[in-house]
Amino acid sequence: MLRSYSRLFQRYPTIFTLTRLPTARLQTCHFSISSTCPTEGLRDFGLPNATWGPNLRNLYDKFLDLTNTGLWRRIPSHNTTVNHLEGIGKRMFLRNIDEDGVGFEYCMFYNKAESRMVCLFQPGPYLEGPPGYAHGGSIATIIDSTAGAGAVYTCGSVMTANLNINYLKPIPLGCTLLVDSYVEKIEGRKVYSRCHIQSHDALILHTEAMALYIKLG
Ligand SMILES: CCCCCCCC(=O)SCCNC(=O)CCNC(=O)[C@H](O)C(C)(C)COP(=O)(O)OP(=O)(O)OC[C@H]1O[C@@H](n2cnc3c(N)ncnc32)[C@H](O)[C@@H]1OP(=O)(O)O
Repeated sequence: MLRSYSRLFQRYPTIFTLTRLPTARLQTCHFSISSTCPTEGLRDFGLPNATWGPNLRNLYDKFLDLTNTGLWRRIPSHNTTVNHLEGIGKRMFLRNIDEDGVGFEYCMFYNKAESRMVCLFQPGPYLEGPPGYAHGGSIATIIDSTAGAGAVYTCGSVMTANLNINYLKPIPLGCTLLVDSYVEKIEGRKVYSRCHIQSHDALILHTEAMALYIKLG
């Protein structure tokens, strides 16, 4: 399995820093993969829209200011990086909802010097688990996506091998959260990351997590 991944990675290095699919699936389902990240004609979802609450907008503006220091950069967020099954459309898991604000509403910023990826996140009503609160699986998803993207930007292509989460306080739908992750250490192919989710004002610690990513290629 790993050898075939490596061959694909050599052939499609750019796309495989973001998306990795098993060879067999690519063949049987007639997926096609571009040799570069095709962003032309795609919408960048990591930009403010009308559904963003004031807290999300304020945090976004603060991080955007930080990009002027050169230490932080905004990470664009397109709805796809591959061409999927014909007629089914192309959607990245977190961006698979047409309406703004109802699902994963988020943007990310990366600090290379600190190997740190921050996600500003506003969970929409489609992520409901307990009434009025975010589903634990959706919380795991945004943690893995944030820490995973941080690992990718720090080390190149990775896959998640282990994710440990402590859910400390429930997350109300519609609130603004700061998902903060960093690569703690790298041992050979193993990339250890930490992540926590706090309220926009840093008064509530909602979630803590540790993740292990394995470098590929
Ligand atoms: C922008 C992009 C954001 C991306 C975020 C989203 C990421 C994802 O969702 S990835 C999808 C979910 N993850 C998966 O499906 C992964 C499934 N698992 C696998 O494919 C493989 O097990 C994989 C690739 C992780 C590791 O396999 P392989 O490359 O053969 O590595 P392997 O030789 O077994 O292990 C390498 C090292 O990691 C260690 N290791 C592997 N898995 C684990 C684990 N679960 N726990 C602890 N250690 C582990 C091994 O012990 C070994 O350590 P050492 O080098 O010290 O001997």
